[in-house]
Amino acid sequence: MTYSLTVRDHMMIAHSFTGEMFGPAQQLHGATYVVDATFRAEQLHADGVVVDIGRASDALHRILSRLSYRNLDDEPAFAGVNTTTERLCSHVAEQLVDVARDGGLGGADLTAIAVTMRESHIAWASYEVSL
Ligand SMILES: Nc1nc2c(c(=O)[nH]1)N=C([C@H](O)[C@H](O)COP(=O)(O)OP(=O)(O)OP(=O)(O)O)CN2
Repeated sequence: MTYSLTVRDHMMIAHSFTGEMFGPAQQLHGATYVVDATFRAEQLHADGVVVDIGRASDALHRILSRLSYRNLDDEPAFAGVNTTTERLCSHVAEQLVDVARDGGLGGADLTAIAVTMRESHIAWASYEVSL
């Protein structure tokens, strides 16, 4: 049995992709992602939660605010790689894992953190880290 708690935020970025598999996205373009962060636990914390929604929301917002309104082509963290939806998911998920391991989320013993990003109403990607 696994509980999960999901919080949602969004971010706006600019980027371009390298590679012949991409079409117009090889040009600089903007994207607005709807971002879901899901926290999983097998047992609830004594207070009855997986994580506090406020803490989870704040952590996700802080991470996204470091990317939002940026041209990701200029960000050293992504030098030489395409900032695909999949890669952005792993980037955000790994930072949430760091927050969780530093005790910044409180709550129950988490078993996993997953991040899903919707780049449009027809396409999304996810990345999940087991803890
Ligand atoms: N696996 C992924 N594939 C693609 C991603 C992604 O993040 N992960 N992103 C894009 C683009 O950002 C956008 O969605 C579409 O760009 P486009 O240039 O149209 O890319 P296509 O591959 O669809 O190329 P077409 O020539 O337009 O068919 C694309 N893929």
